[in-house]
Amino acid sequence: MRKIEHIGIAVNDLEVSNLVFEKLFGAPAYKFEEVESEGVKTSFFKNGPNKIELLAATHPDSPIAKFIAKKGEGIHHIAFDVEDIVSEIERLKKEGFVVLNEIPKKGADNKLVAFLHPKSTNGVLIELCQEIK
Ligand SMILES: C[C@@H](C(=O)O)C(=O)SCCNC(=O)CCNC(=O)[C@H](O)C(C)(C)COP(=O)(O)OP(=O)(O)OC[C@H]1O[C@@H](n2cnc3c(N)ncnc32)[C@H](O)[C@@H]1OP(=O)(O)O
Ligand SMILES: [Co+2]
Repeated sequence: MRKIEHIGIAVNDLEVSNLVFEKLFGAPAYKFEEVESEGVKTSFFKNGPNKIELLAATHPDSPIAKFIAKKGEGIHHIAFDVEDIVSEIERLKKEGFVVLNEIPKKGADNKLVAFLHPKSTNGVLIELCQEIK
């Protein structure tokens, strides 16, 4: 695992939160993307070298809808940049982490992604991200 790739924040209404984060960073989102397989609409903000992903649910079964129903809006996951997601999944499985999808799937922003169950990571949902070259 290299650096933090992004921090994901679950929001109720993407348009409303886009305005909040636009004010916070003094610049609008640079990218919008719907990821149908995850049931999310996303927007991305840059803050210096860091990246924030806002996520809103597109249907009631979306992980974001479930998260907000239980915990309310807030930080949903931390994503780490990895060089080789397949070998990183293997390594983390051997270390006893619960990998939610052993086959990497297509995420937003041209990435292959995999998630670790928060029950195996002290309550923090971790996303692994490998850039698709
Ligand atoms: C597009 C993309 C990208 O960046 O490219 C994305 O980020 S997509 C981001 C959206 N996609 C994902 O999140 C995909 C991976 N997530 C999942 O598969 C799911 O959301 C799970 C993490 C397995 C949770 O699902 P669900 O709540 O149905 O399962 P579960 O019954 O096993 O949940 C067990 C416990 O996990 C807690 N829990 C749920 N979501 C959590 C989260 N984000 N952070 C910390 N804890 C969390 C629940 O409150 C519950 O705690 P208690 O038992 O203590 O009550
Ligand atoms: Co993410």
